[in-house]
Amino acid sequence: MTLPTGGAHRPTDRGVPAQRQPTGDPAGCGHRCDRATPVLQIEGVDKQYRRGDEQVNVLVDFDLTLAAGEFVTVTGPSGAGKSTLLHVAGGLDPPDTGSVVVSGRDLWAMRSSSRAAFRRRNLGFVFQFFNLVPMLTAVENVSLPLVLDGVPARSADTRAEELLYRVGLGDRLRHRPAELSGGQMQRVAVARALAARPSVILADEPTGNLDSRSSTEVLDLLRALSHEDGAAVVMATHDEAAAARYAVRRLRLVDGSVRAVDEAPNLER
Ligand SMILES: Nc1ncnc2c1ncn2[C@@H]1O[C@H](COP(=O)(O)OP(=O)(O)OP(=O)(O)O)[C@@H](O)[C@H]1O
Repeated sequence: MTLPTGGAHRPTDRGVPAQRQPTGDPAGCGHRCDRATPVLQIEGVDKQYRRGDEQVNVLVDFDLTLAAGEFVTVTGPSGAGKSTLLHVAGGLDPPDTGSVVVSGRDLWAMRSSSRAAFRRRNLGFVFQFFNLVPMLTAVENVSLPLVLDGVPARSADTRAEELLYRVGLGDRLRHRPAELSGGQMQRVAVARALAARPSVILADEPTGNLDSRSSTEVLDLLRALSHEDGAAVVMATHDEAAAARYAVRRLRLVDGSVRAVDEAPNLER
């Protein structure tokens, strides 16, 4: 796929982690996918919530291993636990038992301050409602995780601009979220998720608030950019057609357990 650049000038980035090298494709699941190199290992995770007197078992003995470069979708009925899974995997909500290992580090064995820093460097998030900071420009929104991580402002801005060109928003660098369409806001969010070159991107209904054209644009970009930067993606979605189109592996979650796994590597991807 040829990525839109939004203009002839594409800045280079300095002062941010170097781009990951291709890891080969022994499993035929994408040109940067290497199943011998797990980037996310979820093992034996249980997660319960209390609702009044009732105990809701959301995740039950849940396991998932994700390789570098894989694009996995999680579908399932409302309330099946898709968001909960992403929150536990992303270090946002603790499991009751089990472990979540990202790039070799056990997320839930870390102190919370270490986990927050680790998350900024190793995990990217894309949410249904974009979660951009309203008073910041597109560049500032994308560079924010880098600046919070101590990257010098100029390097962070250069990386943010490079990403915004790659998602086709080179002419919207100084626009604030309210001056962008939904699809453009989600492209900013995709750029932000990739800013620190994370090993894993967690996307929770990233197209749930977009029309079909914008959905396709955003998912094409998410797939292409994550492949280019060597990141694996877990995407929760209600959109079965998108899951069929983009996933290397499709998980269907029912009552907290994976009920079906469809592995259909598309060699074009
Ligand atoms: N903070 C919470 N406190 C109590 N119960 C919760 C909490 N978060 C989620 N739940 C419950 O856990 C279950 C799974 O919710 P979750 O949001 O993970 O499902 P989902 O598959 O993402 O649903 P949807 O497709 O509607 O977004 C639901 O029954 C929900 O009510």
